[in-house]
Amino acid sequence: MSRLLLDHVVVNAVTADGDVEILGETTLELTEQRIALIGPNGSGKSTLARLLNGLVSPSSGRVLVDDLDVAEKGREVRRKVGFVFTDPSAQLVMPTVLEDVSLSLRRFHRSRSDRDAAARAVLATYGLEELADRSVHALSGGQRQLLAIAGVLACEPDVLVADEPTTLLDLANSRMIGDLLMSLPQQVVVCTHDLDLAVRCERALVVSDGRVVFDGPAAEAVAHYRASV
Ligand SMILES: Nc1ncnc2c1ncn2[C@@H]1O[C@H](COP(=O)(O)OP(=O)(O)OP(=O)(O)O)[C@@H](O)[C@H]1O
Repeated sequence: MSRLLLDHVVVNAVTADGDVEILGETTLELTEQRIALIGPNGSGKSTLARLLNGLVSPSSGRVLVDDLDVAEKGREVRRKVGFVFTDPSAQLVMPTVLEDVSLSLRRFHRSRSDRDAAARAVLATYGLEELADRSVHALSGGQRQLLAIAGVLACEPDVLVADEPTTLLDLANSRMIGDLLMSLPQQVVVCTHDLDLAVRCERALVVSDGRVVFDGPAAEAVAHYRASV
């Protein structure tokens, strides 16, 4: 597994009211395979997750992924750490399913036919091969989220960070995406309000008001969070 390190990280945001601290000083080492970030809306979970691949920069402190400083080696880090957004529309940019995965693979294959062949193999891995020529706009929510995850995994990251990947999905699709995340060989960090998903992780961090207020085995963290509401 990768070693994800937050070393005395603080995140401030500039607002109309001046600088606001959205993540208080946090030092953490994440090495488990499945890690959940849970807590109330606006507590700072996405901010913490986004630090891990440079989508958010620390105002002070350092974020290291396998000893690579995200501030200095952002490109390398982003190859190691894939990021999945809550709303797959944020990352599905090509007209068809095949073209979308093929686009993700452009740095691995120069020729279009090689890329398309590799993209078909990726689609087959995730049971999406029959949708290859379908418009990305004509997919169900579950299929769209699965495709967004497949597009990120196609680039073979070591770590997958997923920000509320099941929030827009019904029960069956939440379960399908949850089962996928829990079965991946990669390290997975997932922000979620889905406590059934969180409890399946090895470790969970409860974030509240810009602080990690509990960090431990997922079942204990979920119990801590439930008790706090
Ligand atoms: N760029 C920014 N500028 C100002 N405030 C921000 C910025 N980014 C985040 N915030 C604020 O920081 C706080 C934490 O936001 P964050 O998105 O990390 O929370 P979250 O725990 O992921 O919430 P949710 O569960 O609702 O997605 C919120 O109050 C949010 O409004």
